[in-house]
Amino acid sequence: MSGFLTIDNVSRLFGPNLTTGEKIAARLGGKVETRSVRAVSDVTLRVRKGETLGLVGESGCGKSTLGRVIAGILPPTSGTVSIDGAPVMKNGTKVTTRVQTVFQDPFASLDPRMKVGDAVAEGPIAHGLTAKAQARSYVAGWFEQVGLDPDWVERYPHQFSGGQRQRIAIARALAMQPDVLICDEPVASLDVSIQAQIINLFLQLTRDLALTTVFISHDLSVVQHVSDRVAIMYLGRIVELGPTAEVFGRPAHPYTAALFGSVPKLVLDAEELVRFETIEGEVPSPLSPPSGCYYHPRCPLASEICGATQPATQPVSELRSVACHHFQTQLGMDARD
Ligand SMILES: Nc1ncnc2c1ncn2[C@@H]1O[C@H](COP(=O)(O)OP(=O)(O)OP(=O)(O)O)[C@@H](O)[C@H]1O
Repeated sequence: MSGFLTIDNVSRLFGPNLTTGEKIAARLGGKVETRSVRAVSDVTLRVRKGETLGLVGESGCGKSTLGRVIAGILPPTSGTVSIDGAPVMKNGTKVTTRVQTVFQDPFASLDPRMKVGDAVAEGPIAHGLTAKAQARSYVAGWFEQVGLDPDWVERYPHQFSGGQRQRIAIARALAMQPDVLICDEPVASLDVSIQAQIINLFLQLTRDLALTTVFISHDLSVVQHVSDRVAIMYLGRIVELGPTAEVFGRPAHPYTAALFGSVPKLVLDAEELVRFETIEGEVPSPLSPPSGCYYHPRCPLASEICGATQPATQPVSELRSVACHHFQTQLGMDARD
């Protein structure tokens, strides 16, 4: 499939990265820790123009790191990200304004001493998207677009509620006239009643402005609501990718099924059923991921090959793929039963 946003073999390592407890243990053991965290591992994705791709997975699986690499905030250790054929970064530096981000905490990104209109105008002025003299009306236009009173450009961050501040953060991203928007948990810090408003705003804006969006969230219902396709991450790898309704309706990867908390039923023979309702065990440390399929120590379907060989990503259909040795077997299971 051709892509407007192209993520090719992207990996991102951090290291050596240890918790305080691990550092003490390493010191007591007389060892110097040299392992790296492989936060994102060989991720390849194609996102079509105007498409919203949801990115889900348990905490620490690499969603934010991948989002920051796509946004050009963090250089990949290897691989490339490009928009319509043009790279997002060159020599570790972001070289485009075509991708912008909206993060979880809108307050953290606003200077409390600065009028919000001035904060939003900074980027567009610096990149020649508006002249300084017209900046106020330029920003006011974006405020209107996100449902804020245009006169509020004169106000300071403390004068706004959480939902309004998130609208300002969205206006700031849009004022850069991006083609691609990376949204990292954009509603996680908001009250539930406000979340729905902001999600509907996203849906309206992505449609009206034909934005290509990567939407990162741990909230599966939010992802299901906003995404055309969904990518499931586990320990830095994409284990399943496909149209949202298909993946939610009939997960192909055992991890996806476990994550969704569905109760898939695998008929092994007429007598025997295997059910898995919750995800067994802890996510392994990315400092020492398991051999073979990273999910095999927790997987109810794991067999010898799973511990020995990393499964290749295989196409299920044009828009759908899965990385699981047991994929053929699972075609027989029905997640709705
Ligand atoms: N700056 C960093 N330095 C070292 N390790 C990091 C850094 N950022 C992330 N990591 C590690 O990379 C892995 C992936 O983290 P990341 O924040 O991308 O996951 P996530 O899926 O977004 O998690 P969450 O949902 O909790 O935000 C984790 O093991 C994390 O500890």
